Amino acid sequence: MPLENISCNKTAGGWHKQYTHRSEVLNCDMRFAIFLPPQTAAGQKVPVLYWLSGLTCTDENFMQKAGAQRIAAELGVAIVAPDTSPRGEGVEDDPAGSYDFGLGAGFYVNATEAPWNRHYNMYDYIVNELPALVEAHFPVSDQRAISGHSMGGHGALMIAMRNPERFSSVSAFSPIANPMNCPWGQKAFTGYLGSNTETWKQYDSSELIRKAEKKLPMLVDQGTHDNFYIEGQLRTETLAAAAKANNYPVEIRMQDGYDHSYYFMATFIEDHLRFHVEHFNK
Ligand SMILES: N[C@@H](CCC(=O)N[C@@H](CSC=O)C(=O)NCC(=O)O)C(=O)O
Repeated sequence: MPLENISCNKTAGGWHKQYTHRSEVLNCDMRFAIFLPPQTAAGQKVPVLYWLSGLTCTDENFMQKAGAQRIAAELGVAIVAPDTSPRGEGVEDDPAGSYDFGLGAGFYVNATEAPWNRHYNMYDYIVNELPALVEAHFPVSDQRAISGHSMGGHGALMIAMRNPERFSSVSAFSPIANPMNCPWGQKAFTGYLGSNTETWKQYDSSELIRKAEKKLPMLVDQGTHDNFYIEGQLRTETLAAAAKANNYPVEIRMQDGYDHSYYFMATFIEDHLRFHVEHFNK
């Protein structure tokens, strides 16, 4: 499948690049960003961290704000940041124009409800189509880790737990940890999946962690002054209790005074990268 390069910037000794391509599963053109560390210049194949962003984001938020490139360059890790929904002409958006449904809010599910099921198949895109594309076109190994923020933290945890053979570790910042039981998740799941809540469970990390058999190394950072956490959108405690019930060894770090922003993530992204590197090659 052809890729079109649309930007290239040298940074931290490596390269930040953006590409567009036709997505078969999303039925539209998509853009993603990749950071290639300096080790790839000498032909070395490096492991990849897939980063899933949150509501309203594109491939750019993480790459421009998290400050991950310097440490990824030191560690020899590529980072891939996809968009957060299908986009473009003919792709439906929420008629009400809200920020938490439709464009920029794909919730990493495969929609079953019309009209969303024409394009909103972000689960298949992240699990299958994007890694196949990345591994065919870039000097990367088949070692993968996954991380994300908020809606993307939900996506990372859920996708890793459903595909433990594809990832060596998973981490998240401020994940929507129990989407079935929060306003953001209920709105998205009703719209994309319909009203039968049984079908929602396959996309809910607190449900999945309670039943998981293969247990991946998992790290979660949550700020105590995060307005969305305080309002009940994230439900970190539900994830913690479900993990405990299944002896799932997740490390959940409550970070005093931090909020939901990229200032928080920029503070701890180094820990996450080092955590993932520890688990590659095991
Ligand atoms: N009302 C806000 C909500 C959008 C927002 O806060 N988005 C977060 C992710 S929230 C959960 O998925 C985000 O990452 N924003 C981008 C950024 O660069 O900070 C709004 O519409 O702005």
